[in-house]
Amino acid sequence: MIRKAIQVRFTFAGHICRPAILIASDRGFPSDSSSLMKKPKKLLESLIKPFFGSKNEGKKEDLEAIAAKEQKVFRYETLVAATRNFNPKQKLGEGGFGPVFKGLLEDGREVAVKRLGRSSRQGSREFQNEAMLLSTVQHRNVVTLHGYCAHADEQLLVYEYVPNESLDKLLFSKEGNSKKVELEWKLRYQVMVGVARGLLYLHEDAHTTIIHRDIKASNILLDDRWVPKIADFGMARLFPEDQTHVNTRIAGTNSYMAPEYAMHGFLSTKADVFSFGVLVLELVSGRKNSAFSPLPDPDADSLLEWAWNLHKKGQTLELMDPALVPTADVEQVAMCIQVGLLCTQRDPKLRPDMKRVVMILSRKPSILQEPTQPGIPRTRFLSSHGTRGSRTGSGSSGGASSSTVNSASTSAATTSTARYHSSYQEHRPV
Ligand SMILES: Nc1ncnc2c1ncn2[C@@H]1O[C@H](COP(=O)(O)OP(=O)(O)OP(=O)(O)O)[C@@H](O)[C@H]1O
Repeated sequence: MIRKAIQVRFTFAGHICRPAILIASDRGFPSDSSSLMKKPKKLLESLIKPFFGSKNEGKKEDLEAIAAKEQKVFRYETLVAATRNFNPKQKLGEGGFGPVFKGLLEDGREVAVKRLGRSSRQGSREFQNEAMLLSTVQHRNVVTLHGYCAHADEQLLVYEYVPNESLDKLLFSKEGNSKKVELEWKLRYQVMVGVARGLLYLHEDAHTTIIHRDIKASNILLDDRWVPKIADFGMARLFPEDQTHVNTRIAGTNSYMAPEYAMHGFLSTKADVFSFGVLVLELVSGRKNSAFSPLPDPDADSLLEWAWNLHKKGQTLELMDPALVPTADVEQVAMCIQVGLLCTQRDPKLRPDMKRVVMILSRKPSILQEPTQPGIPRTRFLSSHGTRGSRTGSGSSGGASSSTVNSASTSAATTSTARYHSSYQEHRPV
């Protein structure tokens, strides 16, 4: 029998608590409703007891205690010991949110500890709620968030450690690098399918819709069997939109960003679909979708434009990374290019959702609909130091003219989000 986990949520003292998971039949409730009612009633009583039961009358167990029971809360000392006092030698790298350290827990688990910047204005309670919610996200293609720690003004996230490098380091490494050669076609295809499944889970199957907002090669980690894991999935939820820190990140030139998001702040799951499409084209071509990566086509400013130009000429296979020639299944490659172009269409309504993408990728190459023009955001940017950059394009295609996304325009974006919402009713804005 197919079984499905159903979360039972309790609202307690204004917080969503998730003390238990019920298992129920996927095909509806059993016909014997009396047995159905008896058991859950007992179960419900035992769950509610800690809050309202006679023994605990008046004693209010708070969120930390519940979370600690679920073993999602890490003591600061535990993380200090695991990372040898955040020893620089343990540092795996540093992202926009702060440094990441490799750690070893007493039980032998290897973890990656992300130390979030101290500038956060987000309340600790809010952070804990979010972190607890996110630590219930579980999928083979999403990095597991084991838990979190809030200590003084520090906020730390504890992830499963993913031993292989991030995809960008393999995919965009210098020619002749043996690791790049290892990324043969089957593997790249496996990465695409895995990322698509992970995204579908975040969009549709997690307890709440999670829009990643930052799908890119450096946020795809590979495990020891090259299974792709989407990382950083919780950042969008953990930092409020008006956070300066996040704005700095949004402001950076992001060649993965859907034009409607980059220009107007309109965010929907289709923004992730767009980024996924860029990632697919990068996997096929072994090239970055960046204005700074030289392309064989002088008329193209970006990988997206090059792919579109080739598509118009019926020559999309020219996009394929020469390193793939010995291993590629050309029919599959052509299909993936088409998927990449469909996902990056300028109009978010025309982009397929991740369910459709997974379906397309899981079956034999077949005839797909014709993609329309891709959306190419011409984004000026603010660097992390707040200086204005100048990545502007000629604006020949894509239909998106230059825009600056900074804290001011982010609040303007909130207004335009409402406008966009009315014209793109089928999307789920956050
Ligand atoms: N769970 C993990 N397991 C192993 N390494 C990790 C893990 N999470 C992050 N890293 C490594 O830590 C480094 C920093 O990661 P982080 O996600 O903070 O930033 P980023 O993705 O490189 O950049 P940005 O913050 O701009 O997205 C990266 O080199 C990444 O490979």
